[in-house]
Amino acid sequence: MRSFHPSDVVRAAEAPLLESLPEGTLMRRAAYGLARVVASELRERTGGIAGRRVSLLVGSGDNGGDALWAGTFLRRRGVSVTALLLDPDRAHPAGLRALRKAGGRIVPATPEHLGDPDLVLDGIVGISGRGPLRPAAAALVDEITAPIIAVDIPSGVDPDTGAVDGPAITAAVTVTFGAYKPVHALGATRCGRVELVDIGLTLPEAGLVAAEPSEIGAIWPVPGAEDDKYSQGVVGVRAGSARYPGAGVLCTGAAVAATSGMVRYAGSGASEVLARFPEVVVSPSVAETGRVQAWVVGPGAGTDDEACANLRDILATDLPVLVDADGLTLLAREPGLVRGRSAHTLLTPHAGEFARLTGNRPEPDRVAAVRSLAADWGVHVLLKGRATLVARPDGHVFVNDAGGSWASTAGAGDVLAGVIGSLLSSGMPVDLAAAAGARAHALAANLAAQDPKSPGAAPTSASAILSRLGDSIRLLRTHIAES
Ligand SMILES: NC(=O)C1=CN([C@@H]2O[C@H](COP(=O)(O)OP(=O)(O)OC[C@H]3O[C@@H](n4cnc5c(N)ncnc54)[C@H](OP(=O)(O)O)[C@@H]3O)[C@@H](O)[C@H]2O)[C@@H](O)CC1
Ligand SMILES: Nc1ncnc2c1ncn2[C@@H]1O[C@H](COP(=O)(O)OP(=O)(O)O)[C@@H](O)[C@H]1O
Ligand SMILES: [K+]
Repeated sequence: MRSFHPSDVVRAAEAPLLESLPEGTLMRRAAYGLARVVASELRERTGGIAGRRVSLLVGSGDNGGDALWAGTFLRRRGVSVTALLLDPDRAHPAGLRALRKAGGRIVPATPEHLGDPDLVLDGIVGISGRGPLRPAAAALVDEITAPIIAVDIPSGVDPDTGAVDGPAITAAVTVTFGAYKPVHALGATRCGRVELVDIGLTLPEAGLVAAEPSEIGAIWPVPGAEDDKYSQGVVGVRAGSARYPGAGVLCTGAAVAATSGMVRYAGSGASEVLARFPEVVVSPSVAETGRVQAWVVGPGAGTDDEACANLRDILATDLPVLVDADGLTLLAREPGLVRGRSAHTLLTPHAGEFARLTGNRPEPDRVAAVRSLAADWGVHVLLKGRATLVARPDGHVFVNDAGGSWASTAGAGDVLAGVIGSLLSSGMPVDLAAAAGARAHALAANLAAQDPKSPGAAPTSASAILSRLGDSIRLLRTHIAES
C-alpha cells in the first residue's frame, strides 16, 4: 500500500530528527534528492546537465530553502542557476549563502528576471502553505513556459485536501520528502509524476492509502480447481427500468466481466440484458430471484413505489449491498433503511448524490466529508471522481487516482457498480472490493480511450469501458508476476 500522511503528521515525524541531527542536515538530505531528480530531468529533456539553465522560485519558508540548496548542488554540476526571491528579507539564510558561494545568481522575483530556463523549481511554499498563490507569485508563474518541478507540493494546492481555490502551480514532476502527502493523490493533476525522497522519517500508520496494482492483481478472484459457478459468489443486480434499460445492461455486463461466478438480474430490463449477455440468469422481480451472496441496487432502477419496495427488501437481507444512483436518491429520503443492518452496506455516490445524502457537497475536504458520512451512517462510502475515495465506518480511507478522466461519461458509474458487486459476492472485504473495483474501472477507461493501432487517446463510452474490463484485470494480474 502507498500511504499518504497529512502535514501535521509529517511535521511531528520530522521533529525528533531535527533535534537529533546537526542543523540543516534534513534539509540538505531533501535538497540533494531533489537536485538528483532535477539533473535527471535535465538530461532526459535537454540531453545534458552542465550549461543548462534552472530558475528557482523561492518563498519565505523552508520550501524555499530546499530550492536554494538544490540550486547549490546543481551549480556544482555546472548548471546555471538563478534564484528569484519572492520575499528577499525572509529567504532561507543558509541556503542563500550556499547558493551565492556556489556561483548562483540571486535576483528579485519579477518577470524580467525569469529568463529562458530549461526547468523551473517551485519552492514558493511547502506543507505550511495555505490558500492560493499570492498575486506577485501568481503573476510570475503566469509567465512561465518551461516545465515546473514542484518542491514537496505544488504551491497554491492545499497539501492535505488537494483543493485549489485560485492561482496554483501545475507541475510536470513533484519531488516530495519523507512521505507522500494527501495532495499527491487528491491533487494528482497538479503534481504530475511524484518522486519520493527518503529523509529517514519514522511514520505512524496512515489513514489514507492507495493499493498498488500488484496488490489488487493478487486479490482479484479467479476460479480454482475446486470451484464451480456458485462457489465463487453470485451477485444479484437490480438495475435498469423501462426508462433506463441501458443501466441494467451495463451494470450486469460489468458484473459478468469482473468475476467468473454467476450473475442474476432482477427487473424489467431482462430481455435487453439477455440479448447482450445470455449467460445472465434473469427474473422479473427481486422476490423471484434465486440465492445470491451480494446485491447491487439502484443504477437506472427508478424511484417509484416498486423501486422503493425492492430497495427495502434488499436492504432487509443479511447480505452485502451496494446502493448506487436512484437507490441513493431513495435512501436520502429514508436513511434509516441502512442503519443497523447486520451486513455491510456500500454507498457509491458522485458529488451530487453525496449532497443529496448529507445536505452538503463533499468539497473542499473530500476525505473528511466521506469519512464523516461513513461514520455517521455506519456504512462504507465510495465517493466518485478523478480521485475516488472509499471510506470505512472506522475512518480508514482508500484513494484511487484514475490517472485520466476518460470515465467521465454517461453510464460509467453503472459499470463500476457491476464490477464492485461482483467482487462483493466473492466475499472480498467491502473496502478492498470497492478500491479494487475503482482501480480496474479507471484502468479500463484509460484503455478504452486508447487504440493499439494509433497513438494518443480519444473520448470513449461506458460500453467501451465495459469491453476493456477484461484487459484491465489481465493487466492488474500481470503485475503479480512482475512484483
Ligand atoms: N521541517 C523539516 O525538517 C524539513 C522541511 N522541509 C521543507 O520545509 C517545508 C515546510 O517549510 P515551512 O514550514 O518553513 O513553510 P513553507 O511551506 O516553506 O512556507 C510557508 C511560509 O510561506 C508563507 N505562505 C503561506 N501560504 C502562502 C501562500 N499561499 N503564498 C505565499 N506564501 C505563503 C507563510 O509566511 P507568511 O508570508 O504568511 O508570513 C509561511 O511562513 C516542507 O514542505 C519541505 O519543503 C524539507 O527541507 C525537509 C526537512
Ligand atoms: N473527472 C473524472 N475523472 C476520472 N473519473 C471520473 C471523472 N468523473 C467521473 N469519473 C468516474 O466515472 C464514473 C461516473 O459515474 P456516475 O457519475 O455514477 O455516472 P453514471 O451515473 O452516468 O453512470 C465513476 O466511476 C467516476 O469515478
Ligand atoms: K512548492
